[in-house]
Amino acid sequence: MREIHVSEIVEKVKNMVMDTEYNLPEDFIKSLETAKAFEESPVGREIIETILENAKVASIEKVAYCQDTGYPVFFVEVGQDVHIVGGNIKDAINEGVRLATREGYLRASIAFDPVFERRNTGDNTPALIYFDIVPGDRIKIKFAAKGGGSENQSKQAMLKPADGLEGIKKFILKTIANAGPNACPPFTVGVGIGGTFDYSAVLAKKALFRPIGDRHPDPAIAMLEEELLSLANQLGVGPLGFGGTVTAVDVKIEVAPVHIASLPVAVNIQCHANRHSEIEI
Ligand SMILES: O=C(O)C[C@H](O)C(=O)O
Repeated sequence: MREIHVSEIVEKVKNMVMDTEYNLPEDFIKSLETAKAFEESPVGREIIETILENAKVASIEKVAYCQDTGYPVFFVEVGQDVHIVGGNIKDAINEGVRLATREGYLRASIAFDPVFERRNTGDNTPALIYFDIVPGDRIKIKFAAKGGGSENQSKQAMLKPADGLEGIKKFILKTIANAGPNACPPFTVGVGIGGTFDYSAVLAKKALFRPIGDRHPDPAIAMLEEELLSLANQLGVGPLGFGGTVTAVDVKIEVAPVHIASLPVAVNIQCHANRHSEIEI
């Protein structure tokens, strides 16, 4: 058993949240630099340059890249040989988020009661945390600051198995097209196919953590990712929806076994504030 004190988790989560809010991931920055060369619209190229400039300023000045500091979403893998001491891991992660929000001057973006008061919790807690138990004595923490605007344009559909591959493609492309300017493109598109109603959406969100340009290990899924990326970029939405050839920088697909009567498909749209990171303790 390896002991990990909650104070270490609090400190590391706090730093991770602030860093992620200030710095877009390197692979995403590179993909935008590459995209600039592919963008045929002069306005589109200018927007990509402005996005890159914004990323640079946020990083140098240590300020949030976007006013929407996002929903704090965590995927946490806990090694079965880890013994957490001094408290519980869920409270520790939330404490890290709370401290990062205050120390990092992050906008409070989470409302406690979704239906009636919509009272702002004031510190971006509670975070949404998915736990997994894995072999080993480490804790891996993945964090995303998931913006509300692009989350609002995400969709899930319970397709019929008879809809098949064509139905899947149609639904994904329609979701990207409808998201259009409202979800702040260039997008990264996470897709979950299979599982249950809820699990397909979790897979779609998980897919967004994969590096830009990385392909699914199954060659058929990898080909589908490439085909959908190319089709998405023929929709004409373009950077920030002003028209152009760069609507998305990548499409990531995750799949899971499925009930014989079902075909769940979820599309999680990620805006250009593509903030996520990963640490290991
Ligand atoms: O919450 C916000 O600031 C706005 C939102 O992310 C948006 O895309 O409009």
